[in-house]
Order: sequence, then structure tokens, then C-alpha cells
Amino acid sequence: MDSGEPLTHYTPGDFFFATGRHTVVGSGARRAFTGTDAVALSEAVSAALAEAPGGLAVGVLPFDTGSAPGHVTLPEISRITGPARVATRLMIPAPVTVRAVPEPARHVDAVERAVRELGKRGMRKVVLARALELDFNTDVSPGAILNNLVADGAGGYIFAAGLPNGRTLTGASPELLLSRTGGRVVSHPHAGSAPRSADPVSDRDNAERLARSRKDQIEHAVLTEAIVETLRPFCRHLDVPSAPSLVSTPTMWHLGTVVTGELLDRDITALRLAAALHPTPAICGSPTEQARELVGELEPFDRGYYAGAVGWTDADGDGEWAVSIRCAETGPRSLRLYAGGGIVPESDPKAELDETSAKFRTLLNAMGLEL
Ligand SMILES: C=C(O[C@@H]1C=C(C(=O)O)C=C[C@H]1O)C(=O)O
Repeated sequence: MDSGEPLTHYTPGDFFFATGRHTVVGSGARRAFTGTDAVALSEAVSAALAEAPGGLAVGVLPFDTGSAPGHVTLPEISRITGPARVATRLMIPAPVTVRAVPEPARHVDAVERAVRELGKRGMRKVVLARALELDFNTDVSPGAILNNLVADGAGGYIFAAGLPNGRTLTGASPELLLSRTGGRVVSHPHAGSAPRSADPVSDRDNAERLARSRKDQIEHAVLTEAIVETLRPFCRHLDVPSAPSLVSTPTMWHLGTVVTGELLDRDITALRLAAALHPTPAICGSPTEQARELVGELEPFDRGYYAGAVGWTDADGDGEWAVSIRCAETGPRSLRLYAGGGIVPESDPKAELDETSAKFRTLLNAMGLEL
């Protein structure tokens, strides 16, 4: 570990991944792996890391490898340092136009349709997202967004990753898809949401209502069951709490369950496990294939690397992969923000719209925007 401030060296295209414990940074690419089969990608990365003792692989998996490839690199320079800290917030220019895709009323329609389709198709859950497209007079620096996410104490996993399309995915995800440390694996699935409130009484009310909500408990159970089912064959022992706990970010309350396990085979890397788990019902639905299809029918945009995974794996197979949510894709003079929510047969369409608005706040706050 070195104590240098990791954010001062960040340049767009770099990989940046900061948790409360450490920060992983990578720049340049000694080798790059791009592929539509996440398991094959993880195997190619393992083979490359086996020849690079002490090396690190970093990257992203898209939501759907049918529309964008997974992209993992062995950086030319990589460092693991202490937690990221910043001294001041940075100014981010205001957008000249903001466009909701779809329009909020159309998102409500899509949720209504999703509820009907879940019933007709005998499905348990689908996650529907919407986007905000922002245009600027100048480029927006992903480094400034990272800086402000750190300044806001956005928490969880604050990340930036260069994408194969030349853009950058930047965000602060609360959700751990998978970490591996030696033989120990941890997943912290999140599902079930309520907004934070500046008023402590309403804030507590929101949390208590969420903890009691049958609809959110169902939504959460679908997710935890899927994580446990996928991890079970890889583990000799899994520890699964019988009920979820309340977890919070500065903008949201969630239900979360910490699933821990002991690996049967130490050759299975963090990236291989992340590839097995993704896409979970936190961001896709259940059953997975039907949910992915319904997402394609109901969302008027391509998710790209939103609702994918972002993280790192080292030569021992250890690593951390977060679910790539609460994020934005930055491009020349433009930025696209994403937010989604799990729909179950009990969902209220207007409440689902409000939930996505609350989830946008992580990035909007970092940009100093009051939209
Ligand atoms: C899909 C998103 O968040 C996911 C959906 C949640 C929900 O539906 O309650 C909660 C946390 C995340 O797993 C998002 O933030 O875009």
C-alpha cells in the first residue's frame, strides 16, 4: 500500500475503483481482452495473469454481451493504495439540454406493461431502467465527477472505467456483486429501495416502511435466491442470513443481504464468479432470459455498460466486482445517466418512477445539479 492520493493521477481512460478500505487504479493496457462470452473472457484473463505474477486485471462487463463486449485489461501501471480522499469539490459545467429517455410518463406506461407481462408470462421480476441524456458546451471530466462522488461520501464502490467505445463509465455503486479473498467469497445483493430524506423523522419512516414492505421483501428474496443458487456449486459452505438488513447511501435506503461462502476450488477467480452471477435479478429479473427479453422490449435504449459489472482480479484470483449502477457514461460534450428499479407483480408504476428519480440523485448531486 502507498499513501499517495489516488485521484490526483487519474486521467480519462484509466481504471479507478475506490472502496472504504482501498483504491485500485490502473492506466494503460499491456494486454486487452474483449469478448462476448464472459466465462471465456475470465479464462483468457486468468491465463494472462498466470504469466504475470503480482499483476492485476481490471475492467467491465456489459449488461448484455449481445450488444456490447466485456472488456478487461492488464494495465501498464497499476497500484493499490489507501482510501481515496479529496480536499475540495470541483465545478462541473451545467448542461445545455437535458432529455429524459423515455419521457417520465412513458416510463410509467412501461412499468404498467411490465406488471401485466409478468402475470401473462409467469415471471417473478423484471428491472426497468430509464436514462437522462445531458448535452454540454464542453466536455465533462469523469475525474471531476469521481472527485465529487468521493467528496459526497457516496460510499460503496466509486468507479471509473474506460470503455471499448472510447467513453467512460463513472459512478458510485452500493452493490457488491462478488469479492474473493483467498477462499472466502462475499456477495452483497441489494433490492428493495426507498429515498433518503433530509428530515430525520421522514428518513426513519422511509427506512421502517421499506423494512416492513411485503413487495420489497419479495423483490429481495428473488435476488438472494438467485445469488445463493449460483454460488452454491462453487462453495463448500454458504452463510445466508434469514432476512435482509437495511443498508443506506447518502441518497437511498435498500434491503441488502451479505452472503458469504468458502470456495471449493481456489482456481475459480473473482472474475469467473462474477461472470457466473451476472446478470442477477438486481438488474435483470427472474427468470433471467425472459427478463432480459422483456427489458429489450420495454426500454427504448441500449444499456451498454450500465447494469453490468466493474472491478478487478489479481494473479491469485482475488478481486472485487461491483454491479455497475448509479453511474453515467460520459462522451464528447455529453453524458447519459441511468437508473432502474425492480418490478414485481405488486409494483405501483408511479412509485417506480419516483424510485428511479431518487436513484439519479447520486450522480446529479456529484454534478451539482438540482434537476
Ligand atoms: C437497478 C438499479 O438498482 C438496483 C435495483 C434496486 C431495486 O429495485 O430496489 C436496488 C438496488 C439495485 O440492485 C439502479 O440503481 O439503477
